[in-house]
Parts: sequence; structure tokens; C-alpha cells
Amino acid sequence: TQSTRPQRILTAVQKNATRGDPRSVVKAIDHFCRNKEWAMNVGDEKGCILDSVVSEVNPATVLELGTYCGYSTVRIASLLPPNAKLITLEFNPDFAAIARQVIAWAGLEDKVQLVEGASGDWIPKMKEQFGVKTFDLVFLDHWKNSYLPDTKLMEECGLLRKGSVLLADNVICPGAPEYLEFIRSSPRYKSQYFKSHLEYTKVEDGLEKSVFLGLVNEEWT
Ligand SMILES: CCNc1ncnc2c1ncn2[C@@H]1O[C@H](/C=C/CNC(=O)c2cc(-c3ccc(F)cc3)cc(O)c2O)[C@@H](O)[C@H]1O
Ligand SMILES: [Mg+2]
Repeated sequence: TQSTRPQRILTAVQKNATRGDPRSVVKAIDHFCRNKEWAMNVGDEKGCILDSVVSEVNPATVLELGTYCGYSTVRIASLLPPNAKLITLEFNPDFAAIARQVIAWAGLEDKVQLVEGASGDWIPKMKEQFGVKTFDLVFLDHWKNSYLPDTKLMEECGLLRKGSVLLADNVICPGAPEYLEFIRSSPRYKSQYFKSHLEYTKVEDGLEKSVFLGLVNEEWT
């Protein structure tokens, strides 16, 4: 039977990366996607911006929406302090199965909890199921029209605290216009755009970093 692209990405990792070495897993996927088959990983250029935000936030709790093959999961988890936890949500069982193996190859299983299911179902259960109070960092990289509803849901579920950082991929390409409009005009967020390029291409894309400011005063009037 024909292999899928995620299966071919996993094979490239198993052939070219060193077990237990997250950087070699990242390099192997980037090499494969740049030279063999494009895939929708955040990639090396935007990945460096992701790395710098993770290092700056130094989060104890991270939520990733949209695992795909686990590329950004590995990038983030490899930078987390001891005892920090990354929960990543993925509703496609085939992608989840591949991502588990990529994360295991990198030796990061202990820092990552991959939850199979839809963000809309799981966000309301984060506290009771995983004992999460709030997330220090959220990486949004799932369906682009789900960025806004899921952000509102995280707020409603009390999963964001003053200072929580949202980092959204693809705000230019494919684009997340409703999300950008909301987050840039909301008094509850301080946003910053990091200009970059669509993974493995010269097309413009970028990441939007937004700090949750908590419920601001005028909301109590
Ligand atoms: C229903 C929303 N809830 C979800 N809950 C859990 N997992 C979800 C969810 N949505 C989607 N997913 C999963 O996230 C992943 C989806 C990511 C969507 N990403 C994109 O469409 C995307 C697309 C491009 C792109 C850019 C230019 C192109 F020409 C073609 C594609 C680039 C990117 O960086 C992208 O992130 C999949 O693994 C999917 O199964
Ligand atoms: Mg993306």
C-alpha cells in the first residue's frame, strides 16, 4: 500500500536522525521537506522565532493546537525546563500515531502529552483531566478558522492568566484574518507581528505573538 507523507517524514527521521537528539530530528524533517516533499511544519525559519519566544517565556505549561507530525512539538519540548509539560492536541489518528513516534525518537515522551481529539472538546476539560490551572504559552497551528473560537474558549475556561502568551502560525499564509482582526483590536491583548516566510519557501508569512493582559478595567464598568 502507498505510504502517506507523514509516514515518509517519520521514515526520514528514523533513517537520518539520532535517537534522543531532538535537534537532529528537527534537521532531518527540515531537510526532507526542503529537498524531497514540502509539508506544513512551522519549518526552520519561523522555527527560530518560535524557539526565541519559548526561551523568553520559559513556560512551565504549554498547549499546542495541531500536532501534525510533531515537528513543532519537538522544537518546543526540547527547550522546556525540567518538570515543564507540553500538551498537544491532534484529532487525526493517523497524524497522531506518526507524531507519537517522532516525539519518542527525539526522546521527549516525558515532557509531552499528545491528546487525540478536537480542541473544542478538550480545551474545556484541561483543568479536570490534566490538572492544568493556566497555560504560560499556547502555540496555535491547527485549522486557521479555529484560532479565534478556540482563543475565546480558552479565555472562557480560565486557561489564560495575565501574561499568558499566544503564538499563532500562518497569520499571513494561509492567513487567519478573523483571528488577527480580533486579537489586534482587543484591549485584552498586546500583539506583535514577526515577519518571516512560509516554511521552505520565499512566500511571506509570519507569526503573531499576543500577550493576554487579563480582564481590563472597562470590562467591569
Ligand atoms: C477543528 C479544530 N480543532 C482541531 N483539534 C485538533 N487538531 C486539529 C484541529 N484542527 C486541525 N487539527 C490538526 O492540526 C493540523 C492542521 C493544521 C492546519 N494547518 C494548515 O492548514 C497549514 C497550511 C499551510 C499551507 C500554506 C500554503 C499552502 F499553499 C498550503 C498550505 C501552512 C501551514 O503552516 C499550516 O499550518 C492537522 O494535523 C489536523 O489534523
Ligand atoms: Mg502552520
